[in-house]
Amino acid sequence: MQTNRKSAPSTTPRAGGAASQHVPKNWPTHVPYLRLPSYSKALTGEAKSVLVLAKADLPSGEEVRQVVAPYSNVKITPIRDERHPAHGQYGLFASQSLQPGAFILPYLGYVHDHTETDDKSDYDLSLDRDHGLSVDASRGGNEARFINDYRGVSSAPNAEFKDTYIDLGNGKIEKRVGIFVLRAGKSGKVSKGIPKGQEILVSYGKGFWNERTATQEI
Ligand SMILES: C[S@@+](CC[C@H](N)C(=O)[O-])C[C@H]1O[C@@H](n2cnc3c(N)ncnc32)[C@H](O)[C@@H]1O
Repeated sequence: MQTNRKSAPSTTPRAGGAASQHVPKNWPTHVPYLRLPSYSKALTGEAKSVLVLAKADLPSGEEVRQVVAPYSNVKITPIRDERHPAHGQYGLFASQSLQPGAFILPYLGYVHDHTETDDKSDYDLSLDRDHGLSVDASRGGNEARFINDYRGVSSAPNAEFKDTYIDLGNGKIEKRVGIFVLRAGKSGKVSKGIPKGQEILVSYGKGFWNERTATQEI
């Protein structure tokens, strides 16, 4: 993880994309499933204004996305292969073929600033560096919280974290961290995308693993 970076089903997708009140298969019962980010009450109005914008203020080159949760393009799957370093945990797998560059899903969790950073969280991801904002999915999130790091699993990641803008309706959009299929590998070679059934793997960044090694050595 880049730490520095039920009621009646409704058929109408809403801002955060609630097509139904279903939770995805294998969702843990002790973790709330989120369809929208959960904002800290301690966040300032300025911080919120960085994240929720008028559609007219969409940065150039960006597109506005519609989302519907739960996400039918991914599957939370128990890792049963003993050679996998996250054996006994879960991972997120493609439930359909995903094209190079495709948006997969947003990363949802508790949106907070540096004053509320939980240094022990394995699910905290930078959302806006300039304003010190992060999103922590340890106590609530969506399918994206199950994405593992590629190290020890594959030779390279097949997906990446990038900013994205979600349509909230009423002329508003929201900046979130999105997970996208990599377009090209480090060598510049164009990616083949992610075939159905393959694990979605990102790079958490060296900082994540260095911090964990340092903690274990104390
Ligand atoms: C964001 S969670 C990923 C989902 C996690 N596997 C689960 O079931 O909740 C991050 C944690 O997953 C595990 N993990 C992810 N990628 C790993 C890897 N390549 N090697 C070892 N552990 C990994 C580590 O325990 C890490 O702290």
